[in-house]
Amino acid sequence: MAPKTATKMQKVKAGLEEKSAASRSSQPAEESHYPGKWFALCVFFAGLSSLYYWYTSYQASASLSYVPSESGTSNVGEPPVFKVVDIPGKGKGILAERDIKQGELVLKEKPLFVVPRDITSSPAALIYNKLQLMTAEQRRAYLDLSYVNFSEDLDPVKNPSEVALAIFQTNAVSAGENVGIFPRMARLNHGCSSAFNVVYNWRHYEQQLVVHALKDIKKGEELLTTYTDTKRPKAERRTFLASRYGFQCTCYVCSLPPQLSKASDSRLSEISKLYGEFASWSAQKIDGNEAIEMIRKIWNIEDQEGYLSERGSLAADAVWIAAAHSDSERVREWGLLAMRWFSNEIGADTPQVKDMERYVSRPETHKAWGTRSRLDVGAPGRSR
Ligand SMILES: C[S@@+](CC[C@H](N)C(=O)[O-])C[C@H]1O[C@@H](n2cnc3c(N)ncnc32)[C@H](O)[C@@H]1O
Repeated sequence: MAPKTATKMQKVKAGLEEKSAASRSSQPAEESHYPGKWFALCVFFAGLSSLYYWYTSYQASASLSYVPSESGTSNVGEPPVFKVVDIPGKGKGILAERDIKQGELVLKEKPLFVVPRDITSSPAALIYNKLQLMTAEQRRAYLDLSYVNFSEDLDPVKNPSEVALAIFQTNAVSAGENVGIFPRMARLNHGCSSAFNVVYNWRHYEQQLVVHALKDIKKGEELLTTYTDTKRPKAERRTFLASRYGFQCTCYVCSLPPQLSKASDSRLSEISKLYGEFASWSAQKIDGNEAIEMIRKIWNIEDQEGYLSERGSLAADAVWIAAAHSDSERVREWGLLAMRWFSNEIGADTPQVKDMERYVSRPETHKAWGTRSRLDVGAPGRSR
């Protein structure tokens, strides 16, 4: 479903052979989705009979649903944050059980299993091995997940290995160097651009996934994440979602009337274009002021669009530029903004927030400090 993506600035930083202190949030891009080519190479694994047995016994005991996946509780004693329900036209989905505040932690989940992203051997064999190691309840949780793109010519009951692969392909998400299955978050459906309201992020240091509310969510609203880079135009997004995830997206943004939809598309392509131009700061084709101005423009267009993801990273990029030009005041201002948005999207207890805190109090500790000529760069503009 959704992995990490390198923004232009990351590439900029990579180009400078420096590692950014500001790692990305979980904003997805399909390149890092579980690679479809694995499936093309997939070899049917040995021991089909035992998986067949698991699958048929699961079918026979379907009433034994995986209880922990049905509701979410933030802290012991608090009301549940969400519930899993059937949603017409979408299979299952997740609804808020109470009002959720922007930046609130909605879910923490350890993977049922992970497999390396770049494996060269058959993923089918790996999945088979993982399933073998699971408890009956874990297997049920896995086999209960939805799947798409399953050949109509195949009977799922007679082809459990195909089912297991289709489940993996439909539900696996990025977990650092790996891709993994998280049965609770796997119930999150997709929304584009301003329609998604939660984001997930793999925490390497905790070896688990966290899901945060990107905006305030009302009780009864559906929690939606995004499966792809939704800064692409509507037609492109919908083609991708239909072929990869087997559905026609009818989210709020995809359902806008033609004129508003066109306006949304042009905002999104302007954002992508600005990200591209902004990257030329690394090659010194634009100066720090121009680069910061692009960040401010991106920010403002995102405000108009209602696109609130990746803002911690964007502000952290501005911190980088301000530090490179030795502008301590702007490091502080952008740093505070980065702290706020990293906290919303990935949590206040993350290394990214701690790094920003340090730059705010001691700008000269930034690794880019003084690497460009001294310049007063722009301050953050209007912000939400
Ligand atoms: C990771 S699963 C999400 C949970 C799934 N709905 C379920 O029942 O378990 C991905 C699948 O959910 C469905 N889905 C996700 N977002 C959707 C949307 N916006 N509209 C319709 N179907 C959607 C598609 O079938 C997709 O392949």
